[in-house]
Amino acid sequence: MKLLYQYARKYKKAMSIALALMVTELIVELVQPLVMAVIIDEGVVQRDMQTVMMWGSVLLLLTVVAFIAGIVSSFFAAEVSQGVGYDVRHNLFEHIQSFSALQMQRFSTPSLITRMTGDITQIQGLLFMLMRIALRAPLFIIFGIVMAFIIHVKLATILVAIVPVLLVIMYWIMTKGMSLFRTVQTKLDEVNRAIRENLHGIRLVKAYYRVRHEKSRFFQTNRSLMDITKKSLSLMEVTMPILMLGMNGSIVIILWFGYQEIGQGTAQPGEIVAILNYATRILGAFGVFSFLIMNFSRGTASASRIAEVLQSDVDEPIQSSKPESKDVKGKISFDSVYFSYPNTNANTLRDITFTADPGQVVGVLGETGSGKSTLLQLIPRLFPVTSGTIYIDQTNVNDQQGWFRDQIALVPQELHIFSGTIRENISWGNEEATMEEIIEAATDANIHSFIASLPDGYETVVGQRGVNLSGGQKQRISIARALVKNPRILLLDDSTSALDANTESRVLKALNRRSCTTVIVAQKISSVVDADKILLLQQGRVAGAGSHQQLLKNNELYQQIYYSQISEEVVNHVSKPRA
Ligand SMILES: Nc1ncnc2c1ncn2[C@@H]1O[C@H](COP(=O)(O)OP(=O)(O)OP(=O)(O)O)[C@@H](O)[C@H]1O
Repeated sequence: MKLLYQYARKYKKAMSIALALMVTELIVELVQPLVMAVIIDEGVVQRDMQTVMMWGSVLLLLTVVAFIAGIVSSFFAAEVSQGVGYDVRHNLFEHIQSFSALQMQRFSTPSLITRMTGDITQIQGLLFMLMRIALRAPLFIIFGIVMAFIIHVKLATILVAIVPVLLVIMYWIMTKGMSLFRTVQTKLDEVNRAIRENLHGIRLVKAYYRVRHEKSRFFQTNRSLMDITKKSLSLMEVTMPILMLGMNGSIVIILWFGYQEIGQGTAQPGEIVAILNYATRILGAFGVFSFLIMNFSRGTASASRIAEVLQSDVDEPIQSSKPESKDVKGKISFDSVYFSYPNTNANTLRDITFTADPGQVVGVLGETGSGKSTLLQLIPRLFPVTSGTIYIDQTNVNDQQGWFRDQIALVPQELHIFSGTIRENISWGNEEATMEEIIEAATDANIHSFIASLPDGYETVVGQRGVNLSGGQKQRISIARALVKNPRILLLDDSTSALDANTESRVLKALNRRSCTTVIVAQKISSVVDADKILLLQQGRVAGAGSHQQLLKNNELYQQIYYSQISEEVVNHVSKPRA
């Protein structure tokens, strides 16, 4: 609720108009039964047509006033709720951009998507409802009772007796509903995750003939969402019959007492009609409560899920203007770096110390899971180190401002191709790049001739996630995207794994000419054989460092890897049928 208040404050004027008009509607609604009583008692009963006509016109006028007030109030309420939704979505998006990789891991992607879409829609609905009916219903109950007392104290007392009972029931339903609807939103996250994973891996699902398995996995998640939603809705459904029972009971009692009062001459028929009118409308207001509770529970659950994201710490606040770039030379130094992922006990990286001088090429080799990608991701501080220090030139990366990433280009293992043209995909790395620079980067990444051979060349549209590109083409476009940035530090995470030996060697040679500091994570020794330095990782530790020749001479582990890869290549070569 605090979140809603914070955001709605900006729309104070529109909110005040919406609320003032809502109060106008309320006043009209409260006065209407009173006017009806006058028409009946002084007009119909007394057979005074003039009074009927006069008060009838007043009633009509009041109805028109309420109608117009209702429309205009809805207009302003919509302006506030849509405006708040827009602002919250905007701020959430901006906040998430400042998240570290660790925070992204904490809130899963599907959950963030649900919070930015479904949850925001919920709070928009809640806000609209708060301005239109949430206040009106309780206010009508309070003032309706006051008006009933003004008309007839004894009959109004009967009406009042039932209200506390109904309020207690409402409170119980509300607290129960809150926790149920919170669970509904969590289940919705799970359904989103299941859909996302399935759609991402749809080719794999089909290739493995796992459609049935996936169907049953989705069925279970979907089913549990349905079950919990049904449970929360059924809680709401019991509300209405309880209300009807209570209020209709009180109406019968009012009628019975009203009949006696008329007999004794202490009440007029119009007064009984007015009291019944208030009773029915109060019943209506309670009826709205069940709808309010449902939306309130959902809305507040959504608001707290949004607040959870907005209140979480950001890794680096986004600067409003691009910070001035410093000239980075490109020296990278690791000084006794330890790193562990959250919720894991063991260190993924242990006591890593090495230096890459500006312009040097450093290869990182090691068995799968030895920590190569992790090491690479620590350089642009995607994850903060657990202990030790990483320096870029002489500055600790923890003290670097956002601009230092401007000088680093990372090609991650999991490639990302945006929907758009090939030119847009490459120039994403540097919006100011000229066409010549784009072509130069594509040439160095050994993808220019392929692009040029396409009918639309650089304007060829690539499908979502690059579906119409091969793995090797995606890798080379990603390398071109990194090169167009003209970085001082280039980080390649297994980025040439899908290339054949000749293409890979051409790409690596072109990278060498660029004279930026390059760290290449690779599986094959052939990818890093010309590197100035090779780091050999084993279970998160440096098990050897030096040039290819030095390691081949002195390092047993390196020799084992080298000879196993050489023999694999020989076997592959020998077993290849001659053309
Ligand atoms: N986001 C993460 N959260 C928790 N643990 C992780 C995460 N990413 C990697 N790990 C763990 O850290 C260890 C090192 O992973 P990393 O990806 O750095 O290895 P790698 O040497 O690059 O492997 P590969 O050659 O298979 O890509 C692995 O045991 C992995 O399970």
